[in-house]
Amino acid sequence: MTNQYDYDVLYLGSGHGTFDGAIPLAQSGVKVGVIEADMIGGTCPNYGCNAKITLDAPVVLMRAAERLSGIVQGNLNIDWTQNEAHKETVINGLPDMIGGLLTDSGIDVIHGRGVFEDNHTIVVAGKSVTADKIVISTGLRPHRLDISGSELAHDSRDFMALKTLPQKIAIIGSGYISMEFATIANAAGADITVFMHGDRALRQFHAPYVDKVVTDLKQRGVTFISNADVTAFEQNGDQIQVIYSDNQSLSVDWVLDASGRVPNVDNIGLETLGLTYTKSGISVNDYLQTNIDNIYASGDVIDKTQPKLTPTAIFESMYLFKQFSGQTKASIHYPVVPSVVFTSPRIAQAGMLVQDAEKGDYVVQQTDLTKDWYRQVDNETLADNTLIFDQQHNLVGVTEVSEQAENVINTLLPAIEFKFGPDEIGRLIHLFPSIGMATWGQL
Ligand SMILES: Cc1cc2nc3c(=O)[nH]c(=O)nc-3n(C[C@H](O)[C@H](O)[C@H](O)COP(=O)(O)OP(=O)(O)OC[C@H]3O[C@@H](n4cnc5c(N)ncnc54)[C@H](O)[C@@H]3O)c2cc1C
Ligand SMILES: NC(=O)c1ccc[n+]([C@@H]2O[C@H](COP(=O)([O-])OP(=O)(O)OC[C@H]3O[C@@H](n4cnc5c(N)ncnc54)[C@H](O)[C@@H]3O)[C@@H](O)[C@H]2O)c1
Repeated sequence: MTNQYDYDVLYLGSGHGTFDGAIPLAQSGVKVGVIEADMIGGTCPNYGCNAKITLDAPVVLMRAAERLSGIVQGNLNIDWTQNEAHKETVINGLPDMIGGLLTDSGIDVIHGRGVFEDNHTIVVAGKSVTADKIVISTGLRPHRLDISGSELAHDSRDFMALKTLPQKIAIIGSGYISMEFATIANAAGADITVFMHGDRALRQFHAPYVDKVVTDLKQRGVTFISNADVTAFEQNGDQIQVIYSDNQSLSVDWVLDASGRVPNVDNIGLETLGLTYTKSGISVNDYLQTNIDNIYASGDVIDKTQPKLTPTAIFESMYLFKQFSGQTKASIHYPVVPSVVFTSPRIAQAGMLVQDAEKGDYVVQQTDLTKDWYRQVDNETLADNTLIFDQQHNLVGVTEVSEQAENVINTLLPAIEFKFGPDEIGRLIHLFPSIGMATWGQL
């Protein structure tokens, strides 16, 4: 590259959209800098996936014990304070660990909020830092409802830092964060009310499976209010009044605003550069290049059709590593990107969606998995999947609701991505007994 600049490649943000690719890029001899305003590693390790799944672990255990009740005896309870403390033990070392991987690879980590001065310069902590290429990987931040009293509501990061669990919680929105946190907080004993913007939760997922999860949560005491137009939050002593739809109100101890996440594109100098973005994020071409030739984007901040998830961000940062280190000149070619919502049971999917398959020439195979002997081992009572095959009987899509849905989708991914036919399927031997064998047997 060039000696004209401080760095060959400078990343704005240090999440998965950056570090998975920045580390091998630096190891290949490229001079790399990373600017981070908050915690090294970004959302996923610190206040996203890793934190959430740690808080969820006791819920999975409780559900398993519940299904085997009578065999496993005694009532289990979640001690929230211990659960939160355990989460801290598991994740607190991650920023140092990731920071160590960056610096050990020769990367300069610069702390502070970066703002573009020109297309080769970012100002951070009062200093100008220059680079040949810059990658914007600033991720998303919580959307905040623009209503009176919005400052009384909290976000997912606040929820995962709670030392004691409030008794009565209102959750606004019914997407990923709402449904996962409603599951966890309900299992830990809180009284949850979900205010739905419309009449459907988890619109990205197969509606009949979402209905099963919502029905189950209702039976466990979660209240869902559909078509709720939340208009204000008001402090009333130590309670908060949620005002919604024609002046109805609900008094709660704590409010989680889970009304979505928006791209971090504001006040970082993009307008000065004339860099193009929409309300969904930064516009890029098939090389993840913005309309300014030497500036790229990676991760959640991109305006894209692929799900804004950690594995997508990792794939993009690895693609940029290969492009910048000269290993590829090709455009990005995304594989099948699976997704899962960690409710209990989970809902997971990959490839073609059922509603699209029903409009085309596909074979849609629905299975009540509770009849499968392997699922009866731990008394699964809520387990279904739908496999979608093309006319050559190649698997093109799958969705499942069950306690093991994420493992089923992981098992089936190679068959979808690499278009396995009967020969390839017959060549693979899975461990027995295991979910891999039970799943493969469905093909
Ligand atoms: C509660 C929650 C749970 C989640 N669970 C899952 C899950 O189970 N599975 C999954 O796949 N995905 C999950 N996600 C999504 C996942 O966290 C993101 O897809 C992933 O973190 C995206 O990585 P990124 O690098 O694009 O963005 P981020 O990880 O958000 O990193 C962006 C970084 O940029 C920094 N930054 C922003 N602006 C500036 C600036 N001007 N200067 C310097 N630094 C800046 C930020 O501080 C941040 O550290 C979850 C998200 C949340 C919020
Ligand atoms: N398991 C996972 O992979 C996982 C878990 C959590 C978060 N995430 C990531 O984080 C992102 C954000 O999650 P999220 O749950 O905040 O967003 P989301 O887009 O999944 O859900 C937002 C919810 O807010 C509602 N809403 C929108 N505007 C509203 C308004 N004005 N008033 C009331 N409700 C409103 C929507 O109808 C929707 O139900 C996800 O898209 C995903 O990329 C992933």
